[in-house]
Amino acid sequence: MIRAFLDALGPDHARPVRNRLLLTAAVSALQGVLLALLVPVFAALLGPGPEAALPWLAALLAVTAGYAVLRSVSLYLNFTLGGSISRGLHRRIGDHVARLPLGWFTGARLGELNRIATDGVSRTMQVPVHILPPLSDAVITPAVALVGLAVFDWRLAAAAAVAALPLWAAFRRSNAAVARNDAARDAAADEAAGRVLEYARAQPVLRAFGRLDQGHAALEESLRGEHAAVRRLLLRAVPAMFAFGFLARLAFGALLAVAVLLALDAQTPAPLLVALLVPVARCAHAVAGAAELGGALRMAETGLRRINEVLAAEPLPEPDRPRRPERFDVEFDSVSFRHDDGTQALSDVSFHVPEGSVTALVGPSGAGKTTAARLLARFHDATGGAVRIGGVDVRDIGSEELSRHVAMVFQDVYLFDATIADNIRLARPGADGAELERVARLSGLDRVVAELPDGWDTRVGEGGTALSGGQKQRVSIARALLKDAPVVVLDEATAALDAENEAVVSAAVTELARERTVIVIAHRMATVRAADRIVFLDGGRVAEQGAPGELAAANGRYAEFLHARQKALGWRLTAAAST
Ligand SMILES: Nc1ncnc2c1ncn2[C@@H]1O[C@H](COP(=O)(O)OP(=O)(O)OP(=O)(O)O)[C@@H](O)[C@H]1O
Repeated sequence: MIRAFLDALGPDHARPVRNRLLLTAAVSALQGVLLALLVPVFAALLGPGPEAALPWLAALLAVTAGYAVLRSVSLYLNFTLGGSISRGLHRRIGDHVARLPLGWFTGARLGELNRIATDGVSRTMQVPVHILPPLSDAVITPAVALVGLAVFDWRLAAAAAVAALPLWAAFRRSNAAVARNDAARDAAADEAAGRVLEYARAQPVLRAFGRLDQGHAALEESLRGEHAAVRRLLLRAVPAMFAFGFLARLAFGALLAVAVLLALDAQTPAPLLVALLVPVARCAHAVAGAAELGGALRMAETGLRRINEVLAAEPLPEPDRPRRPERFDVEFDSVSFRHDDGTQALSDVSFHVPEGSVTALVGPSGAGKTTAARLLARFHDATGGAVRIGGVDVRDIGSEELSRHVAMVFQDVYLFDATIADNIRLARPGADGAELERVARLSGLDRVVAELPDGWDTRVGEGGTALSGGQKQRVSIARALLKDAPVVVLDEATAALDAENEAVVSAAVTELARERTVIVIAHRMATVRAADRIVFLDGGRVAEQGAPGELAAANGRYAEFLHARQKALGWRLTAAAST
C-alpha cells in the first residue's frame, strides 16, 4: 500500500511523505511507551509504598509532554500532507495525461479519469489524515506496549503475544475480503457511471425512436449490478470486520482470565496485575477498530491502483533532437495501424499529398479514414511504416512543434465555457481584434457573432451548448484559420448542417484549403470532386487513388461508390458534371 502511495505521488513527494509516515509511526510507538510507563506508576500506587510511583510519574509526565508535542506536530503535518497530496496528485495526473496520445482519450477513459480525479484522489488524501494515524495506534502502540509489559511480567506479555496471532490472521482476512469486494464494487460503479452518461447523451435518439424504456433497461441493469456489488461488499466484508472486533474483545477477556489465574497462583502480585491490565484495556479498544481502518485503507488502495494505472499509460515518445520540417507535403509510407484490441484499422497504406493541395479520403464506413487522419496528428503512432511531413517522420518532429504545424477541424468541436472570442484566441492567444474579424468573415462566424446578444463577448456554455452544430463548426474553422498552420486535417460534418450552414462552411473550407496542405475526410460529393486527389480506402487498405476525373473514368471502386451515392441522393449527373 505504502509503495503504491509513494508511486502515485512521484519522487518529489516521496521523501516528505516517508518522513511524515515515519513520524506517525514514532508517535504511536511513543504512545506505547507511555502505556508501558503506566504499569509501574499504577503498581506503585496500588502497592504498599505509593511514594515509589514518583520517579515513574516524573518519567511519565516527561514522555507525555514529548508525546503531546509530537502528536500535535504530526497531526498538523498530516493535515497539510492531505492537502498537498490532493494538489500533487491532480497536478501529476494533469501533467501526465497532457503527454498521452490523443487517441487515449476515449469516452470511457474520460469517465474513468473523472472518477479518479474526484473519488480516487479524495480517498487517497484521507489516508495520512484519517486512516494511517489511528491504524498505526492500533498496531504499533500495542506492539511497543507489549514489549514494555514483558519487562514487568513476561507471562502476561506472552499470553498477549499468543492472542495477537489469531487477531493478525483475522485482520488480514478482513482486509482481503474488503480488497476483493471493493475492486468489484468499483468496477460496477464505473459501469453504472458510464451508463448514466450514456443514457443522458442518448436522450435525443431514445426519445426520437420512442425507446426510452430500452435505454432505461440498460441503466437499470447496471445500477442493479452496482447495488449487488455493494451488497456483496457489505455481506462479505462487514462480517469479517465484526468477527475481528469480536475476536479482539475475546482476546481481552482471555487476558483478563490469564491475569486472574496468575493472581490466584500468586505468581504475580495482584496490584501489578491490575496495573498491567490498564494498558491492555487501553489497547483493546484501539485494536478492535483496526479492521475497519484496514478496510478503509484497502478501499483507498483501489483508488490508488487506478491512479497508478493512468500514470503508467505510456506517453508519446518525444524525440531527443526534434526536427523541423522545411516543407509541408504529407506522405503516408506503408502505414499500418492496429488498435490495442487487435483491430487492424490500416494496412500498408501509402499516398502522397503535395504541398498546397487537397486530398480527400473517401471510402465506406470503417474504411480507416479517421484513423489515417488521426495518425497525421499523432493521436496514435503508426504500428508499421511512417507518416511524414516535409519528409520528416511525425515522431521526429516533437508533439509541440507538430501541433504548431497541423490544425484540426473535427466534427466533435469542443468549446470552453468562455466567450466566443476566447474560444477562438485559443488558437493564437496574441491575436488582435482585426485578426478575429478577418477569420470570422472567412469562416462565416461574423454572421453568428452579429446575432448573439453580447457579440464576441457571448459566453458559449460548457462544451458550447449555447451554439448550434453548424455554429460550432464555424468556430472550429475560425480557430484553424487563426492558427494558420500549413497542414489542415478536416473531418467534414454534414449531419449538423442545414443548407445555409453547409454553403458557408463549404466556402470556408475552400478558404482554409488556400495555400495549405489539406487532408479532408470527405462526405459531400462537392468536396470530393473539388479535391486535387482522392484516396479511396476500403478495409484499411488503399483501394484506389488519383484525380477525381481519372478515378471516375476508371470505373473502379471510386466510380462504384460515386454511383451508389448519386443513386442514394437521387441525383442525375451528366457525364460532364461527373468529371
Ligand atoms: N478505439 C478503437 N478500438 C478498436 N477499433 C477501432 C477503434 N476505433 C476505430 N476502430 C476500428 O478501426 C477501423 C477503422 O475505423 P475508422 O474510424 O478509421 O473508419 P472510418 O473510415 O473513419 O469510418 P467512418 O466513416 O464510419 O467514421 C474500423 O474497423 C473500426 O471499427
